[in-house]
Amino acid sequence: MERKVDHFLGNFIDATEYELPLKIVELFHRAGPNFLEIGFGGGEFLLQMAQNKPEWNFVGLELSMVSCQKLLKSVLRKGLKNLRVLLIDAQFALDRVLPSDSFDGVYMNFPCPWPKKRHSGRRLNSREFMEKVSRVLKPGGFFQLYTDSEDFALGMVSSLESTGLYNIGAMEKNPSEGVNTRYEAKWLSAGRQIFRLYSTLESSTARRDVLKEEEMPHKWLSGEIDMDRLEEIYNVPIIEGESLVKFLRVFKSMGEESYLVETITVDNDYSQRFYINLVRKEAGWLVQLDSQAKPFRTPAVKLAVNRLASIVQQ
Ligand SMILES: C[S@@+](CC[C@H](N)C(=O)[O-])C[C@H]1O[C@@H](n2cnc3c(N)ncnc32)[C@H](O)[C@@H]1O
Repeated sequence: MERKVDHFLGNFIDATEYELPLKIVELFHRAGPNFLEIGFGGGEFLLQMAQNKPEWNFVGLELSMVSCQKLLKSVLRKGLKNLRVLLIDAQFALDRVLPSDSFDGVYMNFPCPWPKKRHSGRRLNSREFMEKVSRVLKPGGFFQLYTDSEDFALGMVSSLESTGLYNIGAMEKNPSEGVNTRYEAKWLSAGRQIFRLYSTLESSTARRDVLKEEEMPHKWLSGEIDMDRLEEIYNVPIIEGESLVKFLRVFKSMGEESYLVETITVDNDYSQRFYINLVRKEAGWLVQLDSQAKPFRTPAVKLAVNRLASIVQQ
């Protein structure tokens, strides 16, 4: 996916290139304050903010590739240096990718309310979600929500309350100041009510620093390897804590100087499919992530590389 946006690399953050969580210096090469928008859609709000506040830094998270490309084009056209974009699921980004204690404010404008019960897992207003937001906020930092759905806003209030981490402001109905996004315009012209919720983070959560910064996952093996040992464990799940690994199959190069092992990993509920490369290097073998389909370097990915190395080592 990152290939298609390569030419915007200056503002696009390819999180697979880094150890997770990212460091603030990898997001911005200068001091903050730093702000985050979740689900920027057309990007109107971020563009406006980045232009009006050139001394502030902004990051946008979006699931949609088309939205990312559109915003990146505008960023490039306007020559903005203070706005960076991540094509990612906000749930994963907040949990594992973004640095802790880094943002002065997090904005969420008109998130999809997903009112149906069967879609409730996609709703970004659960207690768990707001705990993840608290990890990236600096103490005293704010979370601001604009929505046209009163149910969504009320759900957010009860989630914020149940975390015990936020000072929750009163819910404002039809606030005088808007955010000027496409969805705000859509709901205003449909005569819908708008709700604004502003809360500040009181204290930090135990979820902070969940990921230690570790080495790049690769292993050096001296001597020969035995790839037949993998046969017994194809498709057998290897579980360690919240990480799951499955090795699916092996592709062998001519001359048997390198192998590619197709692998699936799951961290909690975040799954990735990629290849681990084993390549002969002088008197041994290097086991490393293949550079084509690059996964995020999560604990399960590191477990996969380490486990594969120990299985094939003779
Ligand atoms: C209703 S639109 C609102 C867009 C924009 N904020 C506005 O006010 O016009 C919601 C946006 O959130 C994005 N989105 C939904 N779930 C997301 C997630 N888990 N992570 C990142 N973006 C998400 C969607 O792709 C969509 O662009």
